[in-house]
Amino acid sequence: MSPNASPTVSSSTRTIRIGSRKSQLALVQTYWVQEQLQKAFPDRTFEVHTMSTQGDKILDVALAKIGDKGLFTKELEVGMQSHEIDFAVHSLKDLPTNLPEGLMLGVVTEREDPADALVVHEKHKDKQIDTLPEGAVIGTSSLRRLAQLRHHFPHLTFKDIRGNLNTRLAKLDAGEYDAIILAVAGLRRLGMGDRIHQVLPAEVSLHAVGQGALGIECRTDDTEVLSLIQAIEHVPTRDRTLAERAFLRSLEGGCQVPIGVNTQLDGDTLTLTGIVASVDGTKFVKDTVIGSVSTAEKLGTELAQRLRQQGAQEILEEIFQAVQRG
Ligand SMILES: NCc1[nH]cc(CCC(=O)O)c1CC(=O)O
Repeated sequence: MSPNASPTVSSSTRTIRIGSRKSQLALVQTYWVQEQLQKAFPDRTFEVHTMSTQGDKILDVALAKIGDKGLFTKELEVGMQSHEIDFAVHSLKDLPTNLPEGLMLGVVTEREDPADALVVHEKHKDKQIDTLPEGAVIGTSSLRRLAQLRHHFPHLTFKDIRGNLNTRLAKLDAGEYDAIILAVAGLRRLGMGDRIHQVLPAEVSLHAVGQGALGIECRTDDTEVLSLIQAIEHVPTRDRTLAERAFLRSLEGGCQVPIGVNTQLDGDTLTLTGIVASVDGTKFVKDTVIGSVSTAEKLGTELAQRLRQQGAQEILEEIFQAVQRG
């Protein structure tokens, strides 16, 4: 955490209102942000205001079918525009790559392990993703996880799963699934890291853009908030996720799509790997770009262009049309 952004004494010390979803994970993340800011600026007041988003209300429809732009962010954004709240804490992977007029991604915090995790039913406790039996039922509602796992393990069966983390784990334990896939970050942040049976390697599952990091969204013209939140910025995570988001922004067709990434930062050198896959896992394009971290966003755009040349555009158009048909 950089100790820049010293608390400049301003004439008014307004209370800063932080917006959050009400889910358990969102609250853990938001209270963490509040605590860090309170430590950095002990004389300021930071209040948490919770709001329900569309994504919290629609629990019975497969996410892929909703056409997911801003499902978990819209109400918070309206809250910022009406000054009900001053900034919002999001799981960065739920934050669209294009934000509404007047709002921006202020800072990105330090990332947890961005990988996906395999959580198994007790009866498979001696198994790994590559040794689960033929026909084993895997719970996931993410097209990205589905497409990649189908590609690598066509003998497994996949079934949609919704609900919060506790609900999903309960469905697994009740025997509705043989295993489920969840983000390592979410499980760890909720103190359920012990349920992680296997951290899936990048060869098996490239993670979602921004996975494991928090994104703070705020008003573009709120210089005071922008200077306060600098205290929780993590520059290496920011640079990695800038590249990832530029990659996604450049490819995105307006719906939830099977796009995965991995980034490595070695000194000044950023390595960005990405895949675009068809939902059935049969079409699969993957490539890597390497360059200076100072050109992070350009690397993301370049990777998108390369994948498009290898057929990513056709894959994405097919998915978009299928979603439109319902
Ligand atoms: N799409 C829901 C969501 N948004 C953020 C996380 C986990 C935390 C993170 O990835 O930062 C999850 C759950 C999951 O994918 O298992």
